[in-house]
Amino acid sequence: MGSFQVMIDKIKKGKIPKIAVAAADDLEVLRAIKAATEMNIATFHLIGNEDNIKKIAEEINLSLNNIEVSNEFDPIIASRKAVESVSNGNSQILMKGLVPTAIILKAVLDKEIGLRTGRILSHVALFEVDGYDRPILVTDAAMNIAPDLEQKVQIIQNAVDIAHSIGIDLPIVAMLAAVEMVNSNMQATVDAALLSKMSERGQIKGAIIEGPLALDNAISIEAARHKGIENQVAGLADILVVPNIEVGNVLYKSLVYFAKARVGAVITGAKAPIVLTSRADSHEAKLNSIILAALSACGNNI
Ligand SMILES: CCCC(=O)SCCNC(=O)CCNC(=O)[C@H](O)C(C)(C)COP(=O)(O)OP(=O)(O)OC[C@H]1O[C@@H](n2cnc3c(N)ncnc32)[C@H](O)[C@@H]1OP(=O)(O)O
Repeated sequence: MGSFQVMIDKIKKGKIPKIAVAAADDLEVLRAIKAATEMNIATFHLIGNEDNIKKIAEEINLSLNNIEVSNEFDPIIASRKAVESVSNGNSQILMKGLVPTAIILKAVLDKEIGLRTGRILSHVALFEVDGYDRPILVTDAAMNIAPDLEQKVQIIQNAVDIAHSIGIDLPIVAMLAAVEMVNSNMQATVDAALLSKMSERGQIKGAIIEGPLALDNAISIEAARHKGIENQVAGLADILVVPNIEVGNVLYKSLVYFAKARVGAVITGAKAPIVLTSRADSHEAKLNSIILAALSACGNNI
C-alpha cells in the first residue's frame, strides 16, 4: 500500500481538520477538495472569487453545502484572510490556491497575522517514485532560497520531524552536492561535510546525515560502490537535502514530469501545516499534500 493511503487511515482516527484555502477558484484545487471531502479527511474554508468557485464546483459536482465560502477577488487579500482563518483558530491548515508562492508566504511571515513560531519554515515534499524501494523526502524546493549552515540545520530538523511522523524512525539524510569530496570552491560540499560531522557528534539528532553526496550516490547503492564510497548509508537516502531552491525546484519537477512520481508537499515549522504545491501541479498532488498536512495537523503518527 502506498504511503499516502496509509496516512488516510491514520487521519480518520483523529479530529478532522479544517483547511483555509487562499484563492480557491481553480479547477485542480477544487478537484482535490472534492476528493478530500469524499474521503472525509478534511473540511474547508474557501476564500476566493465566489462566482468562479460556484461555477467550477457545479462543473465537477462538488456540493458547497458544508463548505464555508468567503468572497474575495484579490489574491493578496485572499491570502491574508486565509492566514487569519488559521491564526484565529477557525482553520487548522492553510492551503495555497491560485496565488504565487511568494505572496502567500509573505502573509504567513507577517508579524501581525502570520504563523511564525521562531523556527525556520521550510518546504518538505514526499515522493513515491516507481523503482525506488522507499518514499523519499526532498527539502527545500520552494521556500528557503539559499540557506546558510544554521538554516540547513533547521531545514533538516523539519524534514526529520516529517519523516518520523510517517514512520521512518531513523531517516538517512543525504546532503546533495555535485561531488562527493569537499571542495572549498563549492559551498554545498563544505556545508554537507560540516552537517555530517555535526550528526556524528550528536549535534543533530534523530537521523543519520551523510554528505557531500551526488544524487546517484545518494539513491543508488551500485553507483556509490562504483565510486568507491564505502559506508552503510550511501545509496539508501530517505531525505535529500538540496543546497538551494533552484536545485530543489528542478529536482521536484523532474521527479513529477520525467519520473511520473506521486508527490505531496507541505511547509512545516509554522503554527500550522501549509499545503503548498505548484499552481501547475495536478489535483492528485494537491490531494496528497492535503493528506500529508492533515496527518501533521492531527498528530497521529504512523
Ligand atoms: C515546488 C513547488 C512549488 C513551487 O514551485 S514554489 C516556487 C518557488 N518559490 C518561491 O518563489 C518562494 C521563494 N521564497 C521567497 O520568495 C522568500 O524567501 C519569501 C518566503 C517570500 C520571504 O521573502 P521576504 O518577505 O522578502 O522575506 P525576508 O527575507 O525579507 O524576511 C522577512 C522576515 O521573514 C523571516 N523569514 C524569511 N524566511 C523565513 C523562513 N523560511 N522561516 C522563518 N522566517 C523567515 C525573516 O527572518 C524576516 O524576519 P524579520 O522581519 O527580520 O523578523
